[in-house]
Formats: sequence, structure tokens, C-alpha cells
Amino acid sequence: MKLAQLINKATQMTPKVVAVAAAEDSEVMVAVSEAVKKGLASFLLFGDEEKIMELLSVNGLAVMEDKIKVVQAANEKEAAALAVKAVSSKEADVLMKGHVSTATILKEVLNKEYGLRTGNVLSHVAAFEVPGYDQLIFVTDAAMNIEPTIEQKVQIVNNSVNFARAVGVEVPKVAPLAAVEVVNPSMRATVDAALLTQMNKRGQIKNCIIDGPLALDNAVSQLAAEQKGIAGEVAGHADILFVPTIEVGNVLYKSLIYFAKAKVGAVITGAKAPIVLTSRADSAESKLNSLALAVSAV
Ligand SMILES: CCCC(=O)OP(=O)(O)O
Repeated sequence: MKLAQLINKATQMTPKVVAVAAAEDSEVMVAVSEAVKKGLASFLLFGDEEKIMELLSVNGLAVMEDKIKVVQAANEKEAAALAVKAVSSKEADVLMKGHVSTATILKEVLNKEYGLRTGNVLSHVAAFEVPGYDQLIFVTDAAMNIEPTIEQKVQIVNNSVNFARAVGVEVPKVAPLAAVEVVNPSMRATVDAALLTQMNKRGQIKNCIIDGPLALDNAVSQLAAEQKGIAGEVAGHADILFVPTIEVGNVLYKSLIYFAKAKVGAVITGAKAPIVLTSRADSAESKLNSLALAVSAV
């Protein structure tokens, strides 16, 4: 499955309404314009009305009653709050981060009064198309959970498995990553990886195959796995790379983009609605890929 195929698939679904927080960003507006032209979604754009109108016209679009509405917000925080409220009141199906920091939008998402919490752990999942690697590879969690407990890790795995299944990977192979492939009691990532593996074997984590700890090389390269004598169904064929901390995930996310020239789409799952959450520095293409992923997962 390629990201372009996901966009095609998403255009065949019932168009969804997306609420964008701080839409006054050129890359966001290119993605919005492409999504409208492809019939992927319609948009509620919250933010600096003057700048948004300017960017709409640069992209050959205007306010259209049924496709694009613009709502003025005084600042990033207000834009985020209004966009979140639009989703919680069911005016919109999907929330999208515009030119606002991850912390600001997530604070509104977690607001007790009007936020999008469900009682589950919310977590970030990114789908990468890496040149030279012939399948989509998912990374979780690069943006939300800092240093999750084992209970949170179980929910993060479940969120990523549900998401991968929603976009077409029926039984995802999950590699909990660590620096080594054996359990070392002084390396928490290896202990938690072994627990996740055993919980999967005993049916406590379903709909996927988990095997770890694995290092990144033997999770994604059969050759590396063979050279290190690592066998199993996941080694060399991982669909989901489960990272132990946000630092590992964020560095892996940005390394894949800047060094490996990967394409990406990314969302937050586990909330009442999918949340498109890419880096502010990500391209319009990444934002469009993320919209397609979010629409496919609603
Ligand atoms: C991986 C997406 C979260 C992130 O790092 O966002 P910013 O680069 O906008 O801080």
C-alpha cells in the first residue's frame, strides 16, 4: 500500500468535514486546496481571517458555503479551542493542526469541558513511505506520550494496530524497539518489549503479531536479522515500529523525512475523532497524506 493509494481510497469515501486550528499557513492551505479539489473533505478554517483569505486566493479558492468556511480567531489558542469545539459538537469529523504548536492544540484536545478525550490513551501514529522500502511503515509515538508506562504502552500499541488495520494492514507485525535484542533488566525498553510480546502471545493484545525487543536494523532488514541470528515473524518485516520514548520517535520521524527523504502522513488516535498532526515544518504533501489517513480512519 502506498500513500497515493490511500488518498485515492479516501476520495471514494463520503467526504468528511475537517476543522483546522490556525489555518493561516501556506503548506496547510495547499493541502486544503488539494483536498477540496479531490473531493476528499470540506473545511472549517479557524484563525487569522485576513491571512487565510489571502492564502485561499493564492491557491485559486474562495469561501464556498458547502466546502470552505472561515472563522476568525484572535490567536493560536483561540483557534485551537474553536476547532476542537467544532469537532466535539460534531460540526466536524476530523481535527487538523495548522500553524500551532503541538502542545497548544493537545491542551485543547485534553480540555475536560469540551475536549476530545475518550478515557483511552491518545497516541500519535505516523505512516511512512520510505524510498527503497516496499511497504508502508508505521511509527508510534513520535509526538504525544513522553515516557509511557507499560499500561500506556499496551494502549498505544492497540491504537496503532487499530489504525493500521483501518488503512488496510489486516494483521500488523509490531516491533517494540530497543538498543539490543535481548532482555536486559537495566534497560526498561527491553523489559517492556518482552512484556508486550508475551501479552500478545497470551491473547492480551490482539489482532497483531508482536515480537521484541528488536533493534531498528533487524526490525526492518531480513539480512540484518539473519546476520544477528534473530528469527521470528516480525524480524525483517515489521509494519509498526513501537518506540520506547517520545525522543526516539520524534528523532526517527524527522530522520526518515530529512535523511531518508520519506513521505509521511500522521494522526493522533484514541480520541473521539482522528486528529491530523504533522510537524509545522512538514510539507503540504505530508498534510494531504495525513488528511487521507484521518478520513480513512473515521
Ligand atoms: C512529529 C510531529 C510533532 C512535532 O514534532 O511537531 P513540531 O515539529 O511542529 O513541533
